[in-house]
Amino acid sequence: MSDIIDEVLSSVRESFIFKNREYLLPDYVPEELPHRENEIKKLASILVQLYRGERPSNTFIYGLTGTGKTAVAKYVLANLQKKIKNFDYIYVNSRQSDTPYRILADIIEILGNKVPFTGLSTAELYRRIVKLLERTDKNIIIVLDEIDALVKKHGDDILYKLTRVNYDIHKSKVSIVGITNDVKFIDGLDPRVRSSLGEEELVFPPYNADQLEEILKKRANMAFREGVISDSIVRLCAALAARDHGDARRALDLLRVSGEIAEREKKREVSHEEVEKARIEIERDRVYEVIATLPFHSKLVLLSILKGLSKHDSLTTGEIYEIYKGQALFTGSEFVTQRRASDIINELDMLGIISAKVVNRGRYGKTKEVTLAVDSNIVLKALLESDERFVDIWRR
Ligand SMILES: Nc1ncnc2c1ncn2[C@@H]1O[C@H](COP(=O)(O)OP(=O)(O)OP(=O)(O)O)[C@@H](O)[C@H]1O
Repeated sequence: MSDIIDEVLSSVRESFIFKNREYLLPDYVPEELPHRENEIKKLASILVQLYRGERPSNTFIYGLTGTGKTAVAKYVLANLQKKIKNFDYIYVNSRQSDTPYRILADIIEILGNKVPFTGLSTAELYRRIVKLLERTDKNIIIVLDEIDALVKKHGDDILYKLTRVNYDIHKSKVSIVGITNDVKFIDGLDPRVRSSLGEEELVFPPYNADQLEEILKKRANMAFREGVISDSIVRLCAALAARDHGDARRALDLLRVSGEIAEREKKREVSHEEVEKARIEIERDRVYEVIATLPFHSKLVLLSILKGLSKHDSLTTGEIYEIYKGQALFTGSEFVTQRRASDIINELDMLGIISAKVVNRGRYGKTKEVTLAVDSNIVLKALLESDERFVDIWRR
């Protein structure tokens, strides 16, 4: 057994591929952010009010995934802090630190105090924040990344409180930088929260293939050994990532996973073959993640589609609904209306998990023909592993 471990270890220890893989990980903040100069300038010119000891405007940053929103926010704050000492900032990823309690506790910590892990009311935490803010001369910037995840789970009460905290202290000191890739989310906010959070708004456009190529080249030079990655591989990864929308995270993931595959297979360079394998591996992970986090009834509709397709080449929405109702009755849960099931089918189509084509059936009118758009094994794995109720439903 230990031979296997030694072998795996040695492939990493004596890697022919990576010089420093960390430069390709998503949380690494590079020293340069090409093609984000305008965004850096805009955010820095909002936050530079800190130099005068004044509270900068609250700022909303939005744009599609992988457009550099987090990287720019961290870059600007870290670099400003090297030059201006009179402020503190706290970065909260709302998906990880996802309860209002945790966020308020983190803010208390940056203000120099500690609170127990649980046990206090959020009103008490808020009181403590106000007290600590009264005592400090510094301005505080709170970066709330993936702010939509927080609001979807807990409502916008915490945002309301945080945007109002300045009214409860003598001198305004708190600014919020909210980041989201869900543009629709902003429209759903309480208008008072929206107007105070969005005193300034920054929109990040996606990168194009040429821009991605330049970004990748810089990171690849730092991460890979010489001769491992050719220009054509960098171009391929950039082009693949630009196909959907210019997502730098996806481009970097492609490069990293291609390198990991080459390392596992003891190759000395990355070829098109590894990039293709990486693309499939990443897509598989994405599909798995999307399915595993669907709500229960969307999963049940998907399972019904999977069951139906084990007997037929395609299914109509009516057929899916009948199978779905049977499954729901079996689980003893209520079932959603046919209209809602239709919406779920459209959502699954938009997520790229199924394909629903409208067909005309003469006097029976129009219906949709549904087939799977991804590997059925991944769908089943994600359903069964994410909710054990599906194990019984599938066996039935
Ligand atoms: N201009 C750039 N130069 C170098 N690396 C970049 C650039 N833009 C983004 N990246 C890298 O791409 C990855 C994703 O960027 P980032 O996390 O900032 O995107 P985001 O817009 O916040 O995405 P999401 O909305 O999904 O959180 C990170 O590894 C980041 O370092």
